[in-house]
Amino acid sequence: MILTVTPNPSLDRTYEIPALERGAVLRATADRVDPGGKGVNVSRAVAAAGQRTVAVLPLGGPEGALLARLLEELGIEAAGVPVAGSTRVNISVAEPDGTLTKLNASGPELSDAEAEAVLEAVRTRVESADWIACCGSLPRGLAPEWYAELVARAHRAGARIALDTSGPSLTAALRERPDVVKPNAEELAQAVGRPLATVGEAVKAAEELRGLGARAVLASLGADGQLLVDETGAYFGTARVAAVRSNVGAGDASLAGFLAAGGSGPAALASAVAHGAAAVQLPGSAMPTPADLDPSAVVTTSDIPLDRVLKEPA
Ligand SMILES: O=P(O)(O)OC[C@@]1(O)O[C@H](CO)[C@@H](O)[C@@H]1O
Repeated sequence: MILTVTPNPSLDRTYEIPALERGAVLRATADRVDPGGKGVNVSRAVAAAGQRTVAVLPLGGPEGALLARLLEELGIEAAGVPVAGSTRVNISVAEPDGTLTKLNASGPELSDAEAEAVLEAVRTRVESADWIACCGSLPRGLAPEWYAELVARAHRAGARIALDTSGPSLTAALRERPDVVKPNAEELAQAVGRPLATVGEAVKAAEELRGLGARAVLASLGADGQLLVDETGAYFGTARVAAVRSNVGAGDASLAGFLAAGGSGPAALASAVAHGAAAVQLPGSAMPTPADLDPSAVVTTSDIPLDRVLKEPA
């Protein structure tokens, strides 16, 4: 079972508009709502891959109730922790040329008791979890060390941890030796405090995160591919993508693919790349099903193109 923890989940509303114009009243041509937050998306993708998952998340207000209902409709088991504040709503504005503007709310402030209740919801399920995926930003009220505490407690209980966060909460958690961390290029650059222009520089940065405590680093480099750096070496994966529709949640789909395929080694990297490539070709934050995957479009290699200049430097 893959347990996900999303301390700041969201309802993701996507509006499609002909063109974004500041200061105007814009009419949407279509809109949709998806259950969101990075760990929630990992659970959606793991469930779509046919594996068991439980999503631990604080839920509050009418938005929290709707999020719980949407997860139930998808058949995803949610361990909701009731909180006083309302679950946030994040807005995406999608234009026909593929440009996507995202507005993320800060979400409710959690009290100490609520933050502890989330940790307790994890503790009671840790034994049946093959992996615990801890994902996304921390809501107000949680100290940057909250993920570090979660990693430490889960390790004491014998679980393996995948962590997808950034900034001070990533830095603090590295000390507790998470089994895999999943930064994107920007987060990787931020973590090492310098820009990344080539694949080789990204490999160096990932090695540095290993030096700081991460056992493995799965880094998504956007259109440039994905990197896995672990104790056996470095691997690089790319996939052919016909047309990008929405990259919201693509990193979450990748992490789900990685964990669903065992969570280590080049075969898991190939699964991560296949899931990420499928996700960017789907609308909004839709998660790929096995029918959407095209493993034949994926190439992985340990012969890393170190000098390749990143299309999206970070
Ligand atoms: O504000 P955070 O926690 O960093 O990110 C939240 C979020 O942007 O991440 C997901 C996509 O990865 C969305 O479902 C959600 O809206």
